[in-house]
Amino acid sequence: MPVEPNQAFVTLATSDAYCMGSLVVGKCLRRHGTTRKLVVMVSPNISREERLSLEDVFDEVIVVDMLNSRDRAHLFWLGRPDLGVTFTKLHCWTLTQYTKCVFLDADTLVLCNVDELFEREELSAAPDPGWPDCFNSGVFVFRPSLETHSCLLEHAKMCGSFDGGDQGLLNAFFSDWAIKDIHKHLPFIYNLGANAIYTYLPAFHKYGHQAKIVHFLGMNKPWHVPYQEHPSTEVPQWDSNRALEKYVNLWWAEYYGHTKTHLNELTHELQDDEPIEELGTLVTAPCSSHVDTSPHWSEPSTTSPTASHPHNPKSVSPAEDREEKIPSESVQKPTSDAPSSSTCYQLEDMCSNLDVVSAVEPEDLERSELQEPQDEQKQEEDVSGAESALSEAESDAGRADALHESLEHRKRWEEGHVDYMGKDAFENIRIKLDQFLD
Ligand SMILES: O=c1ccn([C@@H]2O[C@H](COP(=O)(O)OP(=O)(O)O[C@H]3O[C@H](CO)[C@@H](O)[C@H](O)[C@H]3O)[C@@H](O)[C@H]2O)c(=O)[nH]1
Ligand SMILES: [Mn+2]
Repeated sequence: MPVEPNQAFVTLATSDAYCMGSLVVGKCLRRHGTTRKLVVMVSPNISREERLSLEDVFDEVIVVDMLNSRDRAHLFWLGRPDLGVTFTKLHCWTLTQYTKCVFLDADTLVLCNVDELFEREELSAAPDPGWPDCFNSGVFVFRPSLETHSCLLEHAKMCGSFDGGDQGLLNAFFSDWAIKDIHKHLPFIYNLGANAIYTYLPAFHKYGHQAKIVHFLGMNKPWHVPYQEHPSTEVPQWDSNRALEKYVNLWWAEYYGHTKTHLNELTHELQDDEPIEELGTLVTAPCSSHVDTSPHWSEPSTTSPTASHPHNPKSVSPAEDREEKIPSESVQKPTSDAPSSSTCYQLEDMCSNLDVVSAVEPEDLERSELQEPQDEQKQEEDVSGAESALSEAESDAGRADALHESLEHRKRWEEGHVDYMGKDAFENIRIKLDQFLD
C-alpha cells in the first residue's frame, strides 16, 4: 500500500510518563502496518532518553510550547487537577505540513490497523462514555489549519473550557457534533473507554471483541500498574478487572516490544497464554486458566504502582506523571525543530476570570513570563505569591484527593464491592440519609 505522506497520526506527551504512552501508540500503529506518517508533539522538558526512544518509532518528534488552562475550578470538578496541560493538544492544528490527521491520546492502545479513520472528516470523534452527547477528545480526526488553531485559542481566551481541559473546549467549539452529521460519530470501538468495561459489562461481552482502540481514560494509566508476570489461573467469566488486566498486559507487551531482548523475554512468558501477534483479540479469548491475583484496576492502592518489578522497572505513580523534570540538556540544546522559547502559556485568567481575560493575549503572557524580576521588592512579592499559590495548590490537591477517594468508593459500590462492615455499614448510611433529609 502506498504511503500517504500528507496524512499523519498525531499524539502528545508533556512528561516522561506520558512519553511511555506515546511510544506505545507509535509502536502499535507501526506494528499494525499503518501507511500514514507518525508524529509526536512533546514539550521541551522531556528527557533526552525518552526523546530518543520516540525518535526510533516516530517520523517526526516536534517540540511544542506547553499550553496550560490552569483552570483549577473546572479541573477540580473533573477530579483531574493535572489536566490543564491538555490544552497543549490544540497545537496539533498547526501541523499544516499534513492535510488530514488523526489525534490519539498517549493513553490509547491501538489493536489493529485503523487507517480507515482517514476517510472521515473534521471533526469526527466517538461519544464520551460519561456524557455521550459530548465527544471524547482522546481520538479524533482533524484538518490542520492555522486559522482553526487561532480560533481555538481565541475561544479558550473568551470562554475557557467547561472541564478545564481540551475536551470541554473542543466540544464547545465543534458544538454541532452531537446532532449535525452522523458520519462524524466514530463508533465506540474506535475509542473504547476502559471504564465502559465495568460500567456496561454485558455490552463489552457482546461487542468488546470488535474493539479497535482502547482508551485508558481517567486517573489510572497502564504505566501505573505493574505488568502481571504470572497471570491468574481461575477467572470468573464476568470479571471486568481481568479484561482490563489483559489490556494492561498487552500495553506492556507493546511497550517492551521496542527492544528485541524484552520482546523475546515476553514472548517466552506469554507462550502459555496467547501469541503476541494475536493479542489484539485477547478480549474474546476465554478467561480460563488464571487465578485473579492482580491488583484491581479500580483499587490501585492495593499494590504499590511503583513497586519494583522485574518487568516493570519504569512503572510510575500518578503523582510522578505531573512532575515536570527539566533536564538542563534539553533546555540548553533545543533541536532545530524546537521553537525559540520554551514557554508555558498561562491561560489561567483567560479561563477562570472572563473580566480579566479578554485583555490578555497569549503572546503577552509569554512575554511577561519571560521577564526577569525587576527589583528586590518584586522578588519578595513573587516569593510570597508563590507561597500562597503553593498552599492554595496543596489545598486543591487535598480536595482533589478527597473527591478521587469518593469517586473510587462510588465505583466500588457500583461494582458490587460493598463494605458492609465499614464505610457502607447500615449505621453510616443512616447517618448520611439523616443529613440529607435535614
Ligand atoms: O500531564 C499530561 C497530561 C496529559 N497529556 C496528554 O494529554 C492527553 C489527555 O490526558 P489524559 O490523561 O489521557 O486524559 P483522559 O484521562 O483521557 O481524560 C479526558 O479529558 C481530557 C481533558 O479534557 C482529554 O484530554 C482526554 O482526551 C479525555 O479522555 C494524554 O493522553 C497525553 O497525550 C500529557 O502529555 N501530559
Ligand atoms: Mn486519554
